Amino acid sequence: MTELPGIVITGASGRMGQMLIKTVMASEKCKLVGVVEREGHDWVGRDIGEAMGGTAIGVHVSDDALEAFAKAQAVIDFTAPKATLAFAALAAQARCVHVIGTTGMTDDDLHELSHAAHHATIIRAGNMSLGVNLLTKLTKMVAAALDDDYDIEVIEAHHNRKVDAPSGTALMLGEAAAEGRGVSLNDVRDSGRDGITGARKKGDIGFTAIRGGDIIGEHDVLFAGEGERIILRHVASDRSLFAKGALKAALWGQGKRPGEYDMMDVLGL
Ligand SMILES: NC(=O)C1=CN([C@@H]2O[C@H](COP(=O)(O)OP(=O)(O)OC[C@H]3O[C@@H](n4cnc5c(N)ncnc54)[C@H](OP(=O)(O)O)[C@@H]3O)[C@@H](O)[C@H]2O)C=CC1
Ligand SMILES: O=C(O)C1=N[C@H](C(=O)O)C[C@H](O)C1
Repeated sequence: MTELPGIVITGASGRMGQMLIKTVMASEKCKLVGVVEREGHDWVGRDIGEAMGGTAIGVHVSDDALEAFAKAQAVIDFTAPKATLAFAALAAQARCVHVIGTTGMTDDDLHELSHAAHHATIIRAGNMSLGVNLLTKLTKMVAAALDDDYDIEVIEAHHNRKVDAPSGTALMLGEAAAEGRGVSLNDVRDSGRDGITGARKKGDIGFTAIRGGDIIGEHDVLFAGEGERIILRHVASDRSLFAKGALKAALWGQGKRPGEYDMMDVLGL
């Protein structure tokens, strides 16, 4: 019988960390072989099942990421940019697939990540759901079909604990709109209007970030023209959506050559 791929989850106590652990434990296609938290976290050393308020499952929280990665075929990582860069180097060393859901990475961070991808299979996306990846394709199509008489605005809403803005998803959608228009997002991006901003610049792609309560993740792409508006919308109502997508990516990545991939590759879109 072939061994099931072993998965490690980083940021074990986080909102996504816990959702990923539950998703991996419920899957018949892989097994949970490790969970990682940062040094000094009070979950380190505890059984993860008990730490999450359930029964023991025989997997203990470790603060030694390399040791955990060495036993795994894939690492699923939804943490923070600094942590993800450190994990990328360790995943490359351990030769395991690195699935990255972390958002808020700068251009310099992404450049550093591309070095790790010389030796490792990295699958990264600002949103791991099928729906958002489809919406990204649609956004590109609509932007390509319309000229800049249609103003493009990306509006996103998330819970009050989110630390980055615009969201990774909003940036994916903005990139897709810019690509559809044949421009670079960096040249037309307009985030954070405040005060006397002057009239809207034709061709800009605007971003608005709403933060409040327990909103899981909502994204609209608005194409506003004279006499009509087209709105493409995705609403996430359960975080398991992202975890299932990430697990699909981890399994898809098995045996793939080192390099950078995204969810479009995984989903064949
Ligand atoms: N791509 C996608 O589909 C999705 C992406 N995300 C992204 O995933 C990330 C995590 O989101 P969420 O779970 O809500 O956030 P949480 O704050 O709930 O969890 C983050 C986890 O990462 C750990 N962490 C943070 N910094 C470090 C570090 N330097 N070293 C080690 N561990 C660290 C935290 O540990 P500690 O508590 O000790 O700080 C915590 O366990 C965000 O970037 C979010 O945008 C979220 C949902 C979907
Ligand atoms: O932080 C979150 O919660 C989410 N982050 C991702 C993003 O930045 O787009 C994906 C999802 O919307 C939830």
